[in-house]
Amino acid sequence: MEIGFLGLGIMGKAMSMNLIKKGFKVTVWNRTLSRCDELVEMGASVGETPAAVVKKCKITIAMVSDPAAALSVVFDKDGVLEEISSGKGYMEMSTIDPETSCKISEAITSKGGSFVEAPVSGGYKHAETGQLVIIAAGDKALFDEAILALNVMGKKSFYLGQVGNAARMKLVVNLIMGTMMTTFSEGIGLAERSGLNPSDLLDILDVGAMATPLLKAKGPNMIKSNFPTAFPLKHQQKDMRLALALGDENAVSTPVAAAANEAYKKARSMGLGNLDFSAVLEVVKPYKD
Ligand SMILES: NC(=O)C1=CN([C@@H]2O[C@H](COP(=O)(O)OP(=O)(O)OC[C@H]3O[C@@H](n4cnc5c(N)ncnc54)[C@H](OP(=O)(O)O)[C@@H]3O)[C@@H](O)[C@H]2O)C=CC1
Ligand SMILES: O=CCCC(=O)O
Repeated sequence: MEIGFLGLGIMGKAMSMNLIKKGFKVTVWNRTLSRCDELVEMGASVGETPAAVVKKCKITIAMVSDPAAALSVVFDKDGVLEEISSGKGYMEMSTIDPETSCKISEAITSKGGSFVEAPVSGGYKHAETGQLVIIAAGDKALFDEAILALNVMGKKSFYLGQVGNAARMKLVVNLIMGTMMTTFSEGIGLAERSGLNPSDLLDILDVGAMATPLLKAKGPNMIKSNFPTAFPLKHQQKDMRLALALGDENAVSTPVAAAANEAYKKARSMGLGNLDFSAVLEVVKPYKD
């Protein structure tokens, strides 16, 4: 089956490379077209526009930065809507809000296409090795049709029913992750400031009830003030913003997440948005006198 892939950022590049390695025929598009070159060397074809990709492929996946990008790829000139039709499927894997996902779903289905939202947990290393956690909702027949590709990209796929459910679940997951990262940062800062070795803190956490792959992966770099970008901080702040809006709509009090969001906003204002989201440490940790 030929798969279309729109968006070759950190995640899209790793996911589409993995599909190619596992034998899928893949046609790619990226707004900055030169980013397709590496994929072409691996055997991908290029579509000049999102519409051209959809015309060629039975199923097209999008993995772009945020709601504005997701809408642009679908609704703008030469976008997905120009070629989507009966028998074709569209899978939105970007992390976006449920309203945007529903808007895209309605537009796709009004032209006869089928739609699944399928945001993911896990970073580019999980994407490279097919170890993502896929949170899906929408057209069950498309989900089933795409299961071979989903099984290549992820170690487990959850199907949550109607469109919006997966987008909401992903925001809840990232609200928790974003808040955890600010708490880790406060702990690292406090350990340092009070004369402890932060490396000892990581070792102690790692063998106790708070052990987490997140801190195991990020902690050693954090305590050296290294923040190599895996999940850009600007995207984590986008997810906090969208998750807090979900809390507003549902009248759920989220003061801890709201405080964490302030830290990510501050980090963005300090020019840290393109670093890994663990760079929130730079905002949260107390400074030396
Ligand atoms: N990085 C991670 O660990 C994870 C990220 N995610 C989510 O996956 C999505 C992609 O993340 P990631 O790959 O890290 O992001 P990147 O910032 O690395 O890539 C963003 C991609 O979106 C494209 N893009 C941005 N704006 C537009 C636009 N207006 N029109 C068309 N394309 C656009 C970029 O194109 P161009 O190259 O031209 O700029 C690029 O391909 C996000 O929603 C993120 O929240 C989910 C799980 C993990
Ligand atoms: O949305 C990003 C998730 C990043 C991760 O799970 O490591």
